[in-house]
Amino acid sequence: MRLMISGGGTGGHIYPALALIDALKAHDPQAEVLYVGTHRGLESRIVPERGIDFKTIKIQGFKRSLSLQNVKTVWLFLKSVGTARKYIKAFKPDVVVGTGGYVSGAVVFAASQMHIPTVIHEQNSVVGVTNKFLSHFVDKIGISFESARSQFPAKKVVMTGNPRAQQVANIEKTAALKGLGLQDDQPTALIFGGSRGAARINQATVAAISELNQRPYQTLFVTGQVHYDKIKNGLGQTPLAPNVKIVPYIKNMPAILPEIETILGRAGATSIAEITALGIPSILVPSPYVTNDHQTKNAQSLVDAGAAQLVKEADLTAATLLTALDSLMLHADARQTMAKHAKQLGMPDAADQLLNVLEAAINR
Ligand SMILES: CC(=O)N[C@H]1[C@@H](OP(=O)(O)OP(=O)(O)OC[C@H]2O[C@@H](n3ccc(=O)[nH]c3=O)[C@H](O)[C@@H]2O)O[C@H](CO)[C@@H](O)[C@@H]1O
Repeated sequence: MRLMISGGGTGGHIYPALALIDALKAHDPQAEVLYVGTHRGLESRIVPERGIDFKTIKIQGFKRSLSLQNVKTVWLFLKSVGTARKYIKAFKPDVVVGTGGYVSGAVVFAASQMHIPTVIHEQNSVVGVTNKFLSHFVDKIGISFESARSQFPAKKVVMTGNPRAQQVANIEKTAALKGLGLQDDQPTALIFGGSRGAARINQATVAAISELNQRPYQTLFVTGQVHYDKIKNGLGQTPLAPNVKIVPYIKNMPAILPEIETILGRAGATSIAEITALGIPSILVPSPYVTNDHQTKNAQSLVDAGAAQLVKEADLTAATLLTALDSLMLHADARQTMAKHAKQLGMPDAADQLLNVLEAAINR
């Protein structure tokens, strides 16, 4: 298969694309893949590092209010559709897949206009702007939450789950925590605010550090690349005990996750797919800054199933963070129950399901 794939901006759109590529290569080692992203998004760092062919397009998002910037946005969109057409002509894909973010809008739209089979994947319970637009043009749509179905043309939709779930579900423990300077036989909590870090979660964690230093469990605190220096400087003279580790970013999250007992983090859709695929107890702090408050809806679907706790960002302080973490990290039985409920929601064959959808689009 010749797969052209595009998804950009944040990890939540990029990692599902990479997981789909992994699954495709496992089934078809001869498969050829071209990834199209922007030069500014996280993808420009992550994708080439994996040895995947990567090309870029210049694009920007729409402002919600009327503005001159929007004229520039439309102009850039039309120009980027032109660039995408050139890439498509040269690469000759059998199928073009979009996993969200503005860049995938231009690439998948161009492919549909050229009558190439097209598929989009939606990770969220509330459909993103780009996928909503593309849904009118594509052949098939893979979704990860049932609640997304009614927001798309019904005939095109297939419940696949999020391909990243399959990638994390199939990794053996490798003592990866040891590689980060932690013990591999201690219960460990992972704190991170999505792929880019979250200021409020970082603040609360910093304020809780001296308590975390004394807990009978380990804490791995991932700040997000752009926040790291500020946090390190802010901590000043506060000592870090050996059971607390602070890092800017985790490159190989699938290796770390099987060694984690509890996650405290955002409720991004791809994080949730990982949490449920592995059955990891979690405390979710939905970002209030996303479209239609979709992270709260993502999180609520787990809470309703007894698979997670929800703490509103406005209520997150050092004290509430510690109470929530302790309620799971100091109580193995509570963790076990939550883990069981989380795993029941998991879709560990999601990448294969999405590959079937690609085949169906090719054979339309
Ligand atoms: C602020 C924002 O717009 N957030 C959106 C974005 O979140 P965001 O990009 O944060 O996406 P998710 O939480 O869904 O996924 C984050 C991904 O990054 C990985 N990771 C994270 C930290 C790290 O150090 N290393 C690492 O590999 C996680 O394992 C996961 O695979 O896309 C999601 C999926 O469309 C949406 O649901 C979120 O609402």
